[in-house]
Amino acid sequence: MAEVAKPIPSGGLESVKDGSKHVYYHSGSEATYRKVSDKPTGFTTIPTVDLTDLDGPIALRKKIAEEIRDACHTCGFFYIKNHGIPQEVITETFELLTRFFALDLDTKMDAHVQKNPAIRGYEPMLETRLDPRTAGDIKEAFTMGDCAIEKEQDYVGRTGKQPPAHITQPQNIWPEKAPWWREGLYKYYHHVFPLAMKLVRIFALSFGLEETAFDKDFQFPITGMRPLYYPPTPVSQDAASVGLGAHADFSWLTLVLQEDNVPALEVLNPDGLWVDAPPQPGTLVCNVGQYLERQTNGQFPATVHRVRNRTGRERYSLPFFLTMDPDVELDVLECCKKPGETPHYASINVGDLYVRRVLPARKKHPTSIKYQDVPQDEWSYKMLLS
Ligand SMILES: O=C(O)CCC(=O)C(=O)O
Ligand SMILES: [Fe+2]
Repeated sequence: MAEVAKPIPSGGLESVKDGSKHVYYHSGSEATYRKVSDKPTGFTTIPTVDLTDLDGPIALRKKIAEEIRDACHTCGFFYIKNHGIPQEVITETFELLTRFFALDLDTKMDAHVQKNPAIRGYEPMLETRLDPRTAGDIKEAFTMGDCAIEKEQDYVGRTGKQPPAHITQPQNIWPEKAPWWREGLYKYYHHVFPLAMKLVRIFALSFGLEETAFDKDFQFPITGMRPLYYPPTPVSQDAASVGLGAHADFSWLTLVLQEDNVPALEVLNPDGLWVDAPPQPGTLVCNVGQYLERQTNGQFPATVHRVRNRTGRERYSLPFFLTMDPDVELDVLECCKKPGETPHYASINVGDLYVRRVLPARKKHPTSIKYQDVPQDEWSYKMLLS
């Protein structure tokens, strides 16, 4: 069940701190370091979970839940196979991504992220810089996500009510000259979203709860889908150049579709060593995000990862980020606390925490500029909605 992966050197992105080697990464909005251990004991491979019985009898679903729990405990990452997304949809999706990123810059910039208050849209090369010691992330991206007024998301059908007034602003932005982009992305969205929601129920089972225990927190959840394009970065180039700097995901759960044959994703183990997470045909990669880490009192780590494309080939990937409803108050699960233990994380509003992570990473965005004089503890989710 384990996949072949070996710890690899940090590739020039480690720092010396207090006389020993540390790996740098971005977690929350602060720089964080992890000591590189000289006696490694952490995971060196990423496990695979078979979802064949995802819709099967409860006993088999509980078995999947156990495997996922083990993977989340030890690694925070796992591959899923037999996930049910048809291969032709995956093939078409990568054709779509290739066609979109090959468009001329003006067509893509029509949907520039700076034009959208919710910080969605197109990000050209080097727009983000997750690791400040690099020149910027060597990738292009496009973000779309939950939007109550886009017909494809069927707010009324899913929730049984009309959207409240505060979420009736457009939250996505689409390039005018490429209508096929929205259409194509929604095709994949309609497969990956239900899959992620089935996994929410499996996670409830993994905590020994009723499988519907989390349903109330995922009525119309925050979602993000983020097609990515990483050009090859020459191996000879500065070792510190990255496609995406080291980070932990700001989601509850992430599902990443990677194109076959272009390995570039690397996962940081507890010893400060990078473990390859290459594409495995027929799989998606799932990883724990910071909301799930909080909810489990840290028992499921939001494992740090980065992307370096040294293959000489172009790389496309498609993460799908699932978080809860923005109005949920998130607490540590009772079952993840030892008797008498104080939780490591305070109760927090899901949407407010989201803004506190998204805005500091985009200081030049008009929404950040608009609220720059408001103290962070007064930031709220509605700042993204106007
Ligand atoms: O491109 C990938 O494989 C991973 C992307 C990623 O980690 C992210 O967007 O958070
Ligand atoms: Fe990530």
